Amino acid sequence: MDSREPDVATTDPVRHISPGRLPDQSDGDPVIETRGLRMRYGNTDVLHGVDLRVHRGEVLALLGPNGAGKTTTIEILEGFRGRSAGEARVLGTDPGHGDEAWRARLGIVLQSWRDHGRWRVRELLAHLGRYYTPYGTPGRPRPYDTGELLGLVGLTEQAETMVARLSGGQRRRLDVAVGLVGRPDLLFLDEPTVGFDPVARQDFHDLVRRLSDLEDTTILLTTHDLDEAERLADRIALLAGGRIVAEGSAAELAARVSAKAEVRYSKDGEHHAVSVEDATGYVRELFARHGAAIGDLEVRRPSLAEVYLAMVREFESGRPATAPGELTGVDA
Ligand SMILES: Nc1ncnc2c1ncn2[C@@H]1O[C@H](COP(=O)(O)OP(=O)(O)OP(=O)(O)O)[C@@H](O)[C@H]1O
Repeated sequence: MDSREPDVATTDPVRHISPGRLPDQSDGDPVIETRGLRMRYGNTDVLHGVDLRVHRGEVLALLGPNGAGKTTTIEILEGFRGRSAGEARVLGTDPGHGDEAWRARLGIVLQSWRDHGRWRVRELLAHLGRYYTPYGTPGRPRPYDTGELLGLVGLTEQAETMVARLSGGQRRRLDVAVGLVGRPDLLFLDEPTVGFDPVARQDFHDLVRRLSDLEDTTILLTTHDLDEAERLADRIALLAGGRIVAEGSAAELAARVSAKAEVRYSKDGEHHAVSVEDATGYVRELFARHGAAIGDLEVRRPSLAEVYLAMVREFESGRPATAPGELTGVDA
């Protein structure tokens, strides 16, 4: 028996997990689970104990400042990098010991790659796809049909183009196609939309939502584009100082930083802004008192960018975050 296996009481329907040990996967278990994940490069500790859980079909955005250890975490989970300590399970397997069948269930979009320049787009995807054929199942045929995949990533018109002749954004779409070709159960996207124009970015966001909603693909993505994280992620985890310092939906994180919303309006030609906890009640009262005299109404909650900055500052200063940009109330 693997020395990493957990202690499980076989007669007990409730699985007992000893601290720092993770169970094998069964339905409903997280697709990714880490406990106390640590990474040291030389004398420098980069990850100090990362605890992470990602469930099937979920999109998790891993955010954090440059050098926080996002890529390191992803590389450990992909099985590309050995961890210094801690436990990790990815699709029920320790990523340090994943075999070919396990690897075939992962899709990986790296920050960049620079080979395959002489291949034509369709030819490259068909070639890479053949590696996945033995790992298809009736419920999840592998690989993707090349034509369908080209359509999904918006490269149909470039199907016969040599990779070296693609534009930067088209190349990034091809990176995504390479990550998807094996119809992965779990997709890692490391800063996937760098270099995308706004239309490509929107198409990509639609694709990620479709993969998650229709194909039940679990997606772990890193990005510095907070708007992207807010749109795509079911859950956001903030990595700072080698640990996950905050986790939740964008709304939950916003509420943690500030329970207040900002209400802006004009009355008698004057502009007002007030920070309130119950925006709906405040607006109701405002109209009850002033009716048609109220104009230009806007209710604004902190954006993820504001929340992120407040949380990173909180972490750096060691003090709790206060409401970002909180305004002094202006009474109606
Ligand atoms: N192979 C390596 N050897 C030594 N140090 C490394 C190695 N790879 C990464 N590091 C260091 O580990 C830290 C975390 O790097 P990592 O690339 O994981 O951060 P990141 O959060 O992905 O950053 P970014 O947002 O800039 O992509 C950095 O300080 C980096 O210099």
